[in-house]
Amino acid sequence: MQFLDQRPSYDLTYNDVFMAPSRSNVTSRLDVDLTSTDGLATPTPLVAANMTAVSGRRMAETMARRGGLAVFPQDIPSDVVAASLAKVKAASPVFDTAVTVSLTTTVGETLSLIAKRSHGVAVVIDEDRRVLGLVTPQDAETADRFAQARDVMINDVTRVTADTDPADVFALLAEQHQKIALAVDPDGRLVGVMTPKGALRSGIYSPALDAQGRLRAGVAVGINGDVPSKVRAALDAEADVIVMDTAHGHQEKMLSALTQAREVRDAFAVETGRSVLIVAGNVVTAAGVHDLIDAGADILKVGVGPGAMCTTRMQTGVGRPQFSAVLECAEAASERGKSVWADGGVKHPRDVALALAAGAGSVMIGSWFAGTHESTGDQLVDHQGRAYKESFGMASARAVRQRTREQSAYQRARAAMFEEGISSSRMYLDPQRPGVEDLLDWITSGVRSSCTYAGARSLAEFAQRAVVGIQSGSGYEEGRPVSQSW
Ligand SMILES: NC(=O)C1=CN([C@@H]2O[C@H](COP(=O)(O)OP(=O)(O)OC[C@H]3O[C@@H](n4cnc5c(N)ncnc54)[C@H](OP(=O)(O)O)[C@@H]3O)[C@@H](O)[C@H]2O)C=CC1
Ligand SMILES: Nc1nc2c(ncn2[C@@H]2O[C@H](COP(=O)(O)O)[C@@H](O)[C@H]2O)c(=O)[nH]1
Repeated sequence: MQFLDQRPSYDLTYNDVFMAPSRSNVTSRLDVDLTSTDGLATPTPLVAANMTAVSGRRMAETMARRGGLAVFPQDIPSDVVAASLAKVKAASPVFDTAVTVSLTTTVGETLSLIAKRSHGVAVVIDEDRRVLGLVTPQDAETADRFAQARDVMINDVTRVTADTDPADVFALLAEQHQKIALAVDPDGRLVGVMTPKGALRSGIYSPALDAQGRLRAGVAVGINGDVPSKVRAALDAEADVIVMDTAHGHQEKMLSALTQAREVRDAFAVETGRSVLIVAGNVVTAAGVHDLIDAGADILKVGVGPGAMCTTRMQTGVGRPQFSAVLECAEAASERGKSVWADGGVKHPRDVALALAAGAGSVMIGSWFAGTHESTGDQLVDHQGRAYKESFGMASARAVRQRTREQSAYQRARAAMFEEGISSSRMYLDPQRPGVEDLLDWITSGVRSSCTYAGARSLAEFAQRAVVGIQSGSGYEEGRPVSQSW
């Protein structure tokens, strides 16, 4: 990346910078390869953050189907992570996992379950997962909440075999004027579902798959307690990447945890032949990058204080404007043949493009993804009827209480004094983009376009060719669209 003028002596946020277009011979945005340059080579360079309000099984499956990753948070017990990962690995890489109910599930419960996925229906199945019918919100709307699925389900469903090409599913749905197809195995058991949009996306995105063709996901591990056992448990659960996670990554405790994690990982690789990369953070300086690489990190997680749930900067004065943090850390990592994840502070597709221009291998997003169907929380509705989900920071009193649940009351109370995050915030679902895939479409189309403006066919070329200028507050404001006359 080059600066349009001189590299400034002060630090920059995403809002402080813009990209100038360069002469380009990339004639289509679809010619851009978005494969991440972080060593994981996921087809889409986006990671859902290891936050309890963001990443669970639904987020992990959906992100991986569209080429990205999600990381299970450190606060989830190992056995729960193992069970969730097993379900991710068992899920179809092509068809969405269906929301399923039985004949006797109440309409109220069915409607609340439908909101957990973007495809907008619940499939009624028997004990052997054989399809009995479909419930849509439209059919259920006028029914009593205590009526049962069998009272409102429809039987007119489109079935396809699980090996049907998504383009053929699209054509079939158009021909039959249907909104969803159900994939079934040869015994008629439900495998998954596909909407016309899902079929279209399957032609644009490649899934992030492990060596056995299953969806990939990561697991975060904290630096306290029995680190080797926690890392081993994550590896045994088939985590595809381990994220060593703490607020202040450049501290001795992290270096020793990382050294232990690397030893466990290496022994596991010898035993099983499966080699797993380790991400560690968070850091914001070149010195932090070098120390963590020396201790065993393959990828550095960069960002102190840019997160939407974060009170660190106001509480401590510590942190660094994120664009400069990513730029410096990516440069330092690349000297050692390593890469970084830009973590936090992403609110628009442009922020992702700028992080990649600064050299990030992938970009991690938390709060923005919390406001989607696939995040872990239940969908709530405010007094104006707007749908939202609750989000909270991983260093908030709420998260600290959860993380320290096995400690004494005194230790818990003491830990809670150090909160550096918001315990409750509302992340509204965008009515135009309520699912995480809608956000992925928006972000990746923006990034593809950014690459063509820079004349880049890949993210490595983009990080080389991007020309970045510095703008005033009014420069940033000028770029914002207006929804009514002024
Ligand atoms: N990216 C960011 O800006 C931030 C991210 N977070 C996220 O919050 C979660 C919790 O992280 P964390 O608070 O580190 O909790 P952890 O449970 O990972 O524990 C942190 C350990 O580091 C020690 N420590 C020393 N200095 C610090 C410091 N300045 N801040 C925090 N711990 C310190 C703590 O000891 P002791 O408690 O005795 O001091 C504790 O033993 C993680 O998911 C993390 O990524 C949190 C804050 C900032
Ligand atoms: N200082 C804090 N940072 C936090 C907390 N919880 C999470 N985080 C960090 O934010 C990013 C996600 O950023 P976002 O802008 O996309 O929401 C996450 O990965 C963590 O590094 C917190 O309580 N305090």
